Amino acid sequence: MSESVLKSLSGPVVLLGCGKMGSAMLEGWLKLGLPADKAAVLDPNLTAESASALAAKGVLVNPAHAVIAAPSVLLLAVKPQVAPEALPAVAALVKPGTLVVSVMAGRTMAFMGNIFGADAAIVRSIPNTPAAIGRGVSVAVPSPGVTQAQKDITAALLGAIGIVEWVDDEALMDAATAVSGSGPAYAFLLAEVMAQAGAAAGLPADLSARIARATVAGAGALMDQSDLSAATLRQNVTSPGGTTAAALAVLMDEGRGFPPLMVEAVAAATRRGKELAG
Ligand SMILES: NC(=O)C1=CN([C@@H]2O[C@H](COP(=O)(O)OP(=O)(O)OC[C@H]3O[C@@H](n4cnc5c(N)ncnc54)[C@H](O)[C@@H]3O)[C@@H](O)[C@H]2O)C=CC1
Ligand SMILES: O=C(O)[C@@H]1CCC=N1
Repeated sequence: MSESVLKSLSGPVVLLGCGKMGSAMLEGWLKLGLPADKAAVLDPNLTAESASALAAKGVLVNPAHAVIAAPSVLLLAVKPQVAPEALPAVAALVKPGTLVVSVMAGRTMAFMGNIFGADAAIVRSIPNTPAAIGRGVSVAVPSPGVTQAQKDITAALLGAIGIVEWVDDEALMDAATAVSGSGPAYAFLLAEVMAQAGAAAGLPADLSARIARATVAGAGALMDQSDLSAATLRQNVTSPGGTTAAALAVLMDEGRGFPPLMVEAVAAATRRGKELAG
């Protein structure tokens, strides 16, 4: 279904901003069967190397706007901070029937509606970087003008890089961004601080970094393949009176452990999302 949706688009998919997130998505779309000549990238800062690699695949690189008139999709993957100048510059590309999909943190439907028109079909979404290996998580909310066919197109584009969760309430997006959008950083930080703690406990630093990284990756893979809850998987590691219980007494401390710390961290990210709304 996703494959046929991407193959049968009437106009191009125009990607505004081909950085970490945009390039991961583009790769996923091409893999899933979006014809390369139906993909166009607008990014003034592409290196000559990445521009020629994209062109070699058949992707349109910084084409004149006349070449990409009436796109099926305009996907916004620039930083929220550059949106006030970058989005108006492409507003004329949005025609009746063009779906605008944003992956920008913070930027609201109202902000985009001011630029593309109050009736524009807009999906506000937030993916995450495991998209680069097809294991992304995206949360998405449609504007009232989005048709079922456009929801299917969005599901195909975001589904090409992982799983998609739809929500009806845009107010949930900043908290979703704080959990799944930013969340991979929390898991990577866990590997970093475990490595540092192992070194502090006497392990050679390189050995500690290797086993910490592999442990976080292995735990994620186990959670992925298991039907058990995260809590049960944790309990399965924890022998009564054993080493894990000693560590978890610190990490799960209700005053200074992970639970209150993560509530504080997610609240900070959620607040920052609201600030970026502009
Ligand atoms: N990196 C992440 O983990 C996630 C990022 N996002 C969102 O994705 C968006 C992009 O983030 P990244 O890919 O991390 O940033 P990035 O800095 O890697 O990519 C941004 C791209 O936009 C390009 N750009 C700058 N000005 C432009 C303009 N006027 N027109 C066209 N392109 C322009 C830059 O050259 C760059 O390639 C942001 O809005 C961010 O909130 C969303 C979820 C996760
Ligand atoms: O840090 C950020 O603002 C972006 C959005 C979610 C992940 N990276």
